[in-house]
Amino acid sequence: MLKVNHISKMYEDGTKAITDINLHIQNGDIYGFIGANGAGKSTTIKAIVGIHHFNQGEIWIDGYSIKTDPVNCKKRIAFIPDNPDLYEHLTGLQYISFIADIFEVPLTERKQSIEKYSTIFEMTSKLNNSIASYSHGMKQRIALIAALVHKPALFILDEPFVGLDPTASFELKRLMQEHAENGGAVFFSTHVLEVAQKLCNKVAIIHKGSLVKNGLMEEVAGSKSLEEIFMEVRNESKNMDIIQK
Ligand SMILES: Nc1ncnc2c1ncn2[C@@H]1O[C@H](COP(=O)(O)OP(=O)(O)OP(=O)(O)O)[C@@H](O)[C@H]1O
Repeated sequence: MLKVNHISKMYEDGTKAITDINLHIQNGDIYGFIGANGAGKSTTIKAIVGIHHFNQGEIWIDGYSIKTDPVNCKKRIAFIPDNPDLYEHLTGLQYISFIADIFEVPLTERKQSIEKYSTIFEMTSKLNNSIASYSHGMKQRIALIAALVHKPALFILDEPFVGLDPTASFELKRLMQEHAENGGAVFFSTHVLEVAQKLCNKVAIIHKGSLVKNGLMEEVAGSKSLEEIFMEVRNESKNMDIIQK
């Protein structure tokens, strides 16, 4: 479903953010993407969803290239950024309808989706309030409902659990599992390693812009916790830095 082949990106100021990233997300996968602050998670995700260009490599979504066929790629994706930037002057419902219009979701279908997801995320009674009046978590819920309204095959989420209360987090995890069980795929970054270990069948660890571990959760973590693996990666890197100095 998603193939990331040897991508690298350097920002305009010369920062080499990611180097030679390879990922293969298949139907049924819940793929966790973990790494320290500044490791390159958001840069990779923004390249996948077509927000950032990248200097080398190629990204394929269902066989379409994000470089040459971004519209067909974006039709297949629900992207939830870490800090959704919504149109504050619209109501929640107007915003969701605007996104549904862009994705040409038929009226009956969108009505069903809006009802379903607004109920799940407890936003039904607030849909006609302006986005400016929402809390951070409510804005995230609206961004989720809007992203799910066009029934995309691939969910891509950057730090989805930050700011969500326990009920919304629980529902989101449930939706992710349901989506993967129904043949969709989920790729998400997180710092919540316990959640990643419980939820994901596959995991990639990025460190200083390069993938250092990648594969099935049981192979990457073995009998250890993901936190232990993460700390090992960090300590190995620190030791390498000391040796090189
Ligand atoms: N617009 C930008 N211009 C220049 N450098 C950038 C830009 N955005 C990110 N970077 C740099 O690219 C590297 C990777 O950043 P990125 O945001 O991808 O990390 P991250 O893993 O998502 O971090 P976090 O967990 O803190 O969100 C960092 O060194 C960061 O400073």
